[in-house]
Amino acid sequence: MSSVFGKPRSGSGPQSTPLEVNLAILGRRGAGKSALTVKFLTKRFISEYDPNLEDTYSSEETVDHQPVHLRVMDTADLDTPRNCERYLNWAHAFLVVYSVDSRQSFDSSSSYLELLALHAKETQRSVPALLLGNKLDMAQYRQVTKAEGVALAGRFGCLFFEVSACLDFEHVQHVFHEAVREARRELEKSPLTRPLFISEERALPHQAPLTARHGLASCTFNTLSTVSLKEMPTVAQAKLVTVKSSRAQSKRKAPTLTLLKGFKIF
Ligand SMILES: Nc1nc2c(ncn2[C@@H]2O[C@H](COP(=O)(O)OP(=O)(O)OP(=O)(O)O)[C@@H](O)[C@H]2O)c(=O)[nH]1
Repeated sequence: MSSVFGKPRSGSGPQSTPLEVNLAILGRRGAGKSALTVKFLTKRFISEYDPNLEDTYSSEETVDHQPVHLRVMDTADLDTPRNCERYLNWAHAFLVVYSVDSRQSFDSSSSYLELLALHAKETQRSVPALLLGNKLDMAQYRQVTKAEGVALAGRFGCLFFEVSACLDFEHVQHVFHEAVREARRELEKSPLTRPLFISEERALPHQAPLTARHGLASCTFNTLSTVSLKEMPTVAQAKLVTVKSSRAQSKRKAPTLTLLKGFKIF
């Protein structure tokens, strides 16, 4: 007998299939979604990204001594949620990110949490969310207090952390692993629930328009019972790319430089 995620389970040896967890990172432009994703995947802080790039990365993790195949979708929604179904019906957990030095990003994170709550109500499918106040290193320019973050998270029943993509890796890793734990708890409750892909978009009589009141006017979603469903297509394999670059070599004195597709490393 071996232990799977803290629970004794028979018949699962070292070759047991890793748990698959899809994690979507949501938040206003500039909140630090890409920086946190890159920090988690590479232990490095990279200061510039293509803001319009949205991609999904995969990483083999060990959480509580158990293997997890983690996919991370670093979303790029611009200023308000758009075409949300691509992540609403895919993710097992969400990281909703704001920046502690931006009131606007905090307000957006509230809209995202409302969106998730509405979706959970519509679909009767509870997906955990964690609220992250990023850029803790910029605390001297705070526009959002920690108490406000705690209160917002409390309103939506989610975990709350303040982090920084440019400070210690362990803290960022801890937050991502907490998201895996939350997802795992939900999956254990309803193991048959799998992320679904909505193959067809059409107007439905009871389609839930997310109103401008919530700042979500551009985002609608369909209830799962009324559209034809397919399994989510396989996400592209790991996007970690190893490149040889003479400039990188001379700058970093390393034979190779590992970087994430789409991210710029200077
Ligand atoms: N000081 C500080 N800067 C950060 C931190 N995280 C991100 N940044 C900076 O904030 C800016 C925006 O970060 P991104 O990671 O691109 O933010 P994003 O949420 O992915 O934004 P989009 O790509 O536009 O959707 C960049 O200049 C980052 O270098 C942090 O923890 N501390």
